[in-house]
Amino acid sequence: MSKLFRAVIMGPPGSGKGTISERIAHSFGLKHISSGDFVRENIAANTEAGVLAKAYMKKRLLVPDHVMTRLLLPRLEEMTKYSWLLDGFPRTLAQADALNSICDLDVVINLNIPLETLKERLRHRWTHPSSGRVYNMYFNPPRIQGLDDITGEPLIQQEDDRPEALVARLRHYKDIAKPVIDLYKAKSILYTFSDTETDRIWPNISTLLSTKIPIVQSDARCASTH
Ligand SMILES: Nc1nc2c(ncn2[C@@H]2O[C@H](COP(=O)(O)OP(=O)(O)O)[C@@H](O)[C@H]2O)c(=O)[nH]1
Ligand SMILES: Nc1ccn([C@@H]2O[C@H](COP(=O)(O)OP(=O)(O)O)[C@@H](O)[C@H]2O)c(=O)n1
Repeated sequence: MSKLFRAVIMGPPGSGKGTISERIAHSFGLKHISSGDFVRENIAANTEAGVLAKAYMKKRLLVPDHVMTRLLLPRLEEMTKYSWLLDGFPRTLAQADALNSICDLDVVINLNIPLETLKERLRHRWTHPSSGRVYNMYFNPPRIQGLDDITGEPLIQQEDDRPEALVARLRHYKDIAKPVIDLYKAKSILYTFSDTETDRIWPNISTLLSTKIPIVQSDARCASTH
């Protein structure tokens, strides 16, 4: 049986988690689970947890831990046969503890990007709401301005990415991420990458994963639902 790999990518909004996750999924064949996209899908589908999450997102608050874990853990438990990369979860220590109770992580990628860079990127981030695809008007612009490359549907600027919401969001991220980062550092699975450019970070992440993925030993380290 092939070896399974469990990775988390963390970093503040705008740090490039989605962009780098796509490259990792493409190059290493991991399933990419974006917690933000998953929350948005649940909101769109009006699931019980989606309805709860919506109220918080509307107020620009983080979705509470019990709602996030209720959403994400069953999703992960469906994925016991796959290697995966989890993006945007855990965000808090309680979420990290919940994740720890169902699986052992192999690698945590931590993106450490200067505040000014984050602000600049998010000001120019445009999203295709139904797929979660993101563009940046300078870094990776859509082929036709304002329209998604694949579907041709309109792009939007997410409420959260507007400059007024940003600084508080970024500050809040730092406070709650610190104990999560410390936890993974103590477990010796944390790899931090600091730069202003994704294209300079990517070769280092790619090298790290090429050394890690082949040597994972176990078959299925996440608890199974059956
Ligand atoms: N200028 C620039 N923009 C980038 C770079 N890497 C990612 N982006 C853009 O920055 C925004 C945030 O990236 P994203 O992957 O959505 O970050 P996330 O919020 O951590 O998932 C998006 O619009 C990306 O297209 C980079 O190296 N330079
Ligand atoms: N672990 C998580 C992940 C997402 N979320 C919510 O989902 C939103 C979108 O998540 P995201 O990962 O796409 O966006 P960023 O905040 O990273 O840009 C967040 O701003 C939070 O409101 C959360 O509360 N807790």
